[in-house]
Amino acid sequence: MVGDELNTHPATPLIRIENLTLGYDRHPAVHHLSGDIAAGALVAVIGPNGAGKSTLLKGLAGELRPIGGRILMPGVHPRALAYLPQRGEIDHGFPVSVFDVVAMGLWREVGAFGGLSRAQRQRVHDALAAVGMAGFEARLIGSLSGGQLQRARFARLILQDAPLILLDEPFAAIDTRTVDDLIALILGWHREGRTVLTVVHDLEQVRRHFPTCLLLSREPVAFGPTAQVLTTELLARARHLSEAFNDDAPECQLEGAPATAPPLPGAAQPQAHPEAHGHAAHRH
Ligand SMILES: Nc1ncnc2c1ncn2[C@@H]1O[C@H](COP(=O)(O)OP(=O)(O)OP(=O)(O)O)[C@@H](O)[C@H]1O
Repeated sequence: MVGDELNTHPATPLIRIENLTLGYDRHPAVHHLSGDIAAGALVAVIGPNGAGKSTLLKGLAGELRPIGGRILMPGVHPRALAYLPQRGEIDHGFPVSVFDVVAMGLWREVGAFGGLSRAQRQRVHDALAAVGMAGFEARLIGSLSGGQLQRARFARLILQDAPLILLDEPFAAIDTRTVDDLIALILGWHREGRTVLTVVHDLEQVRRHFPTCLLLSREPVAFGPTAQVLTTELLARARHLSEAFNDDAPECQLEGAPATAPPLPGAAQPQAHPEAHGHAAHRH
């Protein structure tokens, strides 16, 4: 049922976010974020450009240390997390084969210099077949189209076999057929009980496929069942908050007005933390 993934008070959330501020050079990019994400949730992270979606994923992936607050993942070993950053981390000019790039998904079990067993090589072939890329093994990664490259990156995710998967705009600039195939893979991971957070821009895709939604605009605007988050009012609110945010504001001061995420019935809320911030510091 829609919203099941986010229990109001899940006994053991996979991810607990407490009063989180993430940013760069002590300037907050996203703040006031609190909430629980239950194991097995399929969450679309949405919001205007610059809302802090990628920043949140970097924080969850451990690539960005919180400026304030914390992220707790009691049940997640860092190795049990797979993260697909927005921009390719692969140098397209580097003469490396599709097989080798996909096989990197096994590095945790193989080690940096270990050779692959016959069974592991077969798993690489199987992962490529699962993304419709059988036969591409020997191709240089730089020769792939955008859609083929994204399929290869998903094949690598398959091999990582992680219970928690973070995807930053996996459908950006990808052809429709590939998007459909990648969504099918994501839905398969969801059925297998994995927890998936995906930054998505296309709200129609979110409506159709993602039961749960986190609407961000430098702070949480809403978090809950998708139908309750994708409302005209909340989307307009997100736009307004985004336009009003001051990028040059310093780190939050613990004073002033409370955070403002409106309550959604039946879902875990991104709550204002108890010590309210001076929001004025972040707005024009
Ligand atoms: N490496 C960085 N150094 C400094 N500021 C950054 C860095 N990365 C992002 N920012 C800033 O942090 C804010 C949030 O950016 P972020 O990329 O998280 O937003 P987003 O919601 O993912 O945006 P988009 O949808 O456009 O990709 C923006 O003001 C951005 O300019």
